[in-house]
Amino acid sequence: MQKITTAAQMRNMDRIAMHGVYAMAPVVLMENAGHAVAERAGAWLDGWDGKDVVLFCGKGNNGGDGFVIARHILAAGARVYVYVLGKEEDYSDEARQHLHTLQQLADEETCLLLSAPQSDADWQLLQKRLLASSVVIDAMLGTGFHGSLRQPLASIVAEVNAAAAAGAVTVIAVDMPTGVNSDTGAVSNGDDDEDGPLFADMTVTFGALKRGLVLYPGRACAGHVEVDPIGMPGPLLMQLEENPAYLLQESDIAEIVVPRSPDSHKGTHGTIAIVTGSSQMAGAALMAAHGAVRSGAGKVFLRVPGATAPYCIGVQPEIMVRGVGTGDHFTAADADEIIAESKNWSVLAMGPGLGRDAETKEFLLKVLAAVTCPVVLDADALNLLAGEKALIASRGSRIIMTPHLAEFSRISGLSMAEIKADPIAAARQFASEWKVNLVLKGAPTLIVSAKTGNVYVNSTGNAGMACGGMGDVLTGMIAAMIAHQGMSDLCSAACAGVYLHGAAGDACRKDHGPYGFTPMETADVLPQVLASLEEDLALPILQQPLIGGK
Ligand SMILES: NC(=O)C1=CN([C@@H]2O[C@H](COP(=O)(O)OP(=O)(O)OC[C@H]3O[C@@H](n4cnc5c(N)ncnc54)[C@H](OP(=O)(O)O)[C@@H]3O)[C@@H](O)[C@H]2O)[C@@H](O)CC1
Ligand SMILES: Nc1ncnc2c1ncn2[C@@H]1O[C@H](COP(=O)(O)OP(=O)(O)O)[C@@H](O)[C@H]1O
Ligand SMILES: [K+]
Repeated sequence: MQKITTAAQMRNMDRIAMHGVYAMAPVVLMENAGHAVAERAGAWLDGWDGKDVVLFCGKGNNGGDGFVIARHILAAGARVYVYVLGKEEDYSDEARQHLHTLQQLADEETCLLLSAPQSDADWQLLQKRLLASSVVIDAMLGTGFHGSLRQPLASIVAEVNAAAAAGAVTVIAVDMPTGVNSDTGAVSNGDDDEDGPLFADMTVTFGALKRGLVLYPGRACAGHVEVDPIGMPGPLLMQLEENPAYLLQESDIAEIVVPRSPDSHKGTHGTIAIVTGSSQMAGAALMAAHGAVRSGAGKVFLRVPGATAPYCIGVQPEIMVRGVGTGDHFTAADADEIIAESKNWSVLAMGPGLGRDAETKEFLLKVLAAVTCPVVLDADALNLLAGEKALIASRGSRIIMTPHLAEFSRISGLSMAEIKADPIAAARQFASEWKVNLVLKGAPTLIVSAKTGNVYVNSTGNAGMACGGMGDVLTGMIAAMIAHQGMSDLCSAACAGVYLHGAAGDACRKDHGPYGFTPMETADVLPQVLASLEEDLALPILQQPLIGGK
């Protein structure tokens, strides 16, 4: 599982590597970091031989990494212009040491050491060099960036972005793209348009992923990301610091989604009840049920208010639909029937299209106080339950809540700005206070475990999924993951549902184009997504034929 760190956690790791029992020399860590970029970017670019490279080295240790990179790519056959943006005396000892080594290699032919541009002529020369080069390496700022870019960095970044937009250069970022906050993903955004962040094609980051590389808008600046351990001791990289966060990847999901047994039957794969809908929004109920069907649920029951039932019955034959009561929304009088039936259900999902009638809130409170199976709560169920922390917390972590940002803002009482400033902390805090497993939907979606407080950041999905009904499908999928995968750990089910939902959206994007595909189509590709998960990981999800096989 790929760990995601903050700058402070990274600095702590650094400190232990250098000053704790491992006693690694700082100059060695910097050497390893620079070498890792030269190697990984070289492999990605098909080698350095014959390439003209412009390398910008900032005044901190990110710049020190740049001096090491220059030496390695020179040795690999590149010609390099190195802009040294700091003063020699201000560099850290290790950075200065690497600068001294590079100074011995400097010449007019292959390795030019230059200072920050000042005159108009300097800037024109810089522009010319950028357009004549094939690669730019950004070693200006890494985890030390804060605020908005100051000069001359702001103008250099603008020139690099312009050269990249003109198709002239490939841009490689060292540790972080310059102008991206490594803890929040916030980007430099000063008074001027030109104060924006650098957009890289590739980022090689050290030790572990940084939050700013997985959270937007920073994520959009990073391009292809590779993590290099830079020789940090293994136990240090694996060690769990406080408040850990992880990136969810395919291999993590393969450990959760288990192969189906050849002699399984529909009873093995759970009874999923979707209790939701209202006359205005029958479609939401149907989409949630369809998400469950396409995820491999054994049986899917849909219970809707009586007046909504005619719009749902017979629409999809595999969904068993029944109306409850006679109204167009649920009321407390409908609760007993649901509670009685729930004894036979593996999981209950409520919320999509439920409506926000005060009577429906009474229904919800009554049902939640009585049912014993795990519950997935989405959409209007969340809106209705804002303020009901005590009831939810009393359910012993047997609930998954799946709000999008606006719903999360409503239920948590946090403003959008507060959530966006630190979504990981906001999500973790909420899950801890409400004692729930939380799926905070968005780009990217975050999942928080009620038991451990661990945060998982999803890596799949795309903007084509920003359309009504996409979250309804996810509700059904997560419910199905709990039931048909028999996942007693609700957080694992939520992770599997979220990852596969995004992967299905990515498959749709490939098949249909960047947007315009529907939630139902997204659900429909789930079997193929599971098949490719199985192929990529050689998992025996598909059964071997007993006879007639090759
Ligand atoms: N972690 C590891 O394992 C290893 C880490 N290593 C490397 O160290 C890097 C971290 O180094 P770092 O701490 O020196 O910070 P860095 O990013 O160079 O920037 C600091 C400088 O930027 C300046 N500055 C800040 N904001 C600014 C702005 N808006 N506009 C303009 N300037 C601004 C700030 O100036 P100040 O604001 O303080 O005046 C300060 O001078 C890390 O990313 C990695 O590459 C490897 O070498 C070894 C192993
Ligand atoms: N830009 C995006 N990138 C990745 N996933 C996205 C993006 N926009 C939306 N999604 C996903 O689509 C789903 C939308 O859910 P939601 O807003 O609840 O829709 P609805 O309420 O209409 O069903 C979420 O799972 C969300 O993560
Ligand atoms: K950088």
